[in-house]
Amino acid sequence: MPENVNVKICGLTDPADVPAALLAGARTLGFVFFEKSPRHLSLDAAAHMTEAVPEGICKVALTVNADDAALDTLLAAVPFLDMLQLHGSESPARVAEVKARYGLPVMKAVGVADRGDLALLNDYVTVADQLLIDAKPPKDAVLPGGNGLAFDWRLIAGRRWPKPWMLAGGLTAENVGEAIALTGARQVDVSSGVESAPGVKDASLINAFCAAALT
Ligand SMILES: O=C(O)c1ccccc1NCC(=O)[C@H](O)[C@H](O)COP(=O)(O)O
Repeated sequence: MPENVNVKICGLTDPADVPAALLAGARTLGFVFFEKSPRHLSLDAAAHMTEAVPEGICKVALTVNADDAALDTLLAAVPFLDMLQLHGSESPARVAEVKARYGLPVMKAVGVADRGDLALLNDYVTVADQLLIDAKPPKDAVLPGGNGLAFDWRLIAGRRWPKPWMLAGGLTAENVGEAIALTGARQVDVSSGVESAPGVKDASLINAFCAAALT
């Protein structure tokens, strides 16, 4: 029983999503700062939602190709964050720069569609603190993540990296058990799979997802 699987619920938009995720057993919470996303949070809302989260829960800010000015503003307005998730086309050098400038751990998202994409993970493994292995978005997608699409998990079955990594992309209560069994993931990330509509988290779906991932 993989009691030690870490579940991340990403894209929380309502203050009630925080206790819903924590009561269900999630230990990592993701907050999206990308204006084109239905999960985009204002800085005020994010400060309010993160300030009372208990110690030991990891609060992650998701950004997409954010420059220093945007990150300066974000981190000044929302001082309770524990990790930055870079979900754009940030280079390994940019990942290293962000880590050094802000002193926060960085999780780099890498989109995977085929075996060739796995090489990209090696480019980030030395500079990022964690990897987020996500489905590659379709070419015409507005969002670089959070599209509810899965990739072929067999591509990473048996693969290991010398940094913690998290599996993402199209996970649901129905498929997360199989995804964990096939890939050996100890961390899973979900957004669309626990929503009743884009940007609207559903407590019963969060419960079902965590129950499936944690049993
Ligand atoms: O969720 C968004 O709107 C989003 C926008 C821009 C970049 C990334 C975004 N989401 C990433 C995630 O929520 C997850 O880390 C991951 O992609 C899984 O999403 P899903 O397939 O919806 O479970």
